[in-house]
Amino acid sequence: MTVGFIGGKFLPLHLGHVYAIIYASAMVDELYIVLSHSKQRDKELCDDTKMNYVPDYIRLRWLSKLTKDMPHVKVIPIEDDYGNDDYDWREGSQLIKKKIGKPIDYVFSSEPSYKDIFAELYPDSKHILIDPNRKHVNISASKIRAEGIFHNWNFIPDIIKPYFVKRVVVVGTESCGKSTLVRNLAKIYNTAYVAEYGRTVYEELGCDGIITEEDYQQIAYGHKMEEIKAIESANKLLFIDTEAIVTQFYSNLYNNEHQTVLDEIAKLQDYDLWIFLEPDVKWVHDGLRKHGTEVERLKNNNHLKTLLDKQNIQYKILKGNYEKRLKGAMELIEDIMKN
Ligand SMILES: NC(=O)c1ccc[n+]([C@@H]2O[C@H](COP(=O)([O-])OP(=O)(O)OC[C@H]3O[C@@H](n4cnc5c(N)ncnc54)[C@H](O)[C@@H]3O)[C@@H](O)[C@H]2O)c1
Repeated sequence: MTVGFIGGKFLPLHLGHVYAIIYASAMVDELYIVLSHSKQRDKELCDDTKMNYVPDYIRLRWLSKLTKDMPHVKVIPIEDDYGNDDYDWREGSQLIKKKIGKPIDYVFSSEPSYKDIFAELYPDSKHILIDPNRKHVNISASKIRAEGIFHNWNFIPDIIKPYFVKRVVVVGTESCGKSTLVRNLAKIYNTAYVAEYGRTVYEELGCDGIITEEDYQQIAYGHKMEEIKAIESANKLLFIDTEAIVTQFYSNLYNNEHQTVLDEIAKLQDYDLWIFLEPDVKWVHDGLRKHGTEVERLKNNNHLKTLLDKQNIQYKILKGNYEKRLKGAMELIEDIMKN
């Protein structure tokens, strides 16, 4: 039985790593992927780059997801608290040997520069170089950190893309152009969107005045599940029509109920961009909407803003005609895509 390991920081995991892991896995009976991590070192590596630090448990999940159908591959995290300049390779090797707990036949990497250190630390193991010239997948994690994830999107495995997708939520009161803007943005950026789940529920119920307190809770949960599903197929961005605070707004408006559960869901939300649409476009009566007078529209608009302010949401306001809103939204999106 042959045993090998490949170590790395996988910050972030890219298709070059995937190639090396799969190749190594084909050479041994048991492969260990060692996730070597230190919060200090990994944060230092991301400082002044275009990528935010990714916690170890997320990287562990990526590796685990990648290899879940490979029973002879195991992922092991090894933590230390050294920085970039004082990493102790010897101590690291002792921890790796202890965790693997059996003789190691092969140590894999794509780095010719590791030759001497591996010969010293693993004298009984063979150092196997996998694609040292990066001929198969010409990318490195440091290049991705320097240039940004979106710049190197084609080198990011599909299984980890959802982690990096930016979520843009569009909020506003009745007939303010949310759904149209969300659909249009998804078309322009060639990605997925989440429609207002509450609307689907109203349409299924098919008649007026029968929405109950519990329905709003289910709308909020249902909407979140739609987001979780849609992010899997999103391309860099996911556009979302409404969220839990807007659901609270409707619960206030139609049922005169303020629901703590919706506040709690709202607290867990963590969107990258909030776009608030002012209701200054013409009222479109669609059979479900009810508050079309100017006075009602203004009153409701202020109420929704109060709810958002209570949750300390930093929203960007867009107003004016449809062209102005589209341009404004695109400028805001380009801004969040820079990082
Ligand atoms: N103490 C030890 O014995 C020991 C041994 C191995 C690794 N480590 C730890 O892991 C770290 C290794 O870091 P890294 O920056 O080399 O890892 P990394 O996360 O960038 O890469 C992980 C592995 O994939 C290989 N790889 C990267 N890009 C590739 C590509 N395009 N094609 C094919 N293979 C590719 C690398 O050579 C490395 O072997 C070290 O800094 C150390 O912390 C420690």
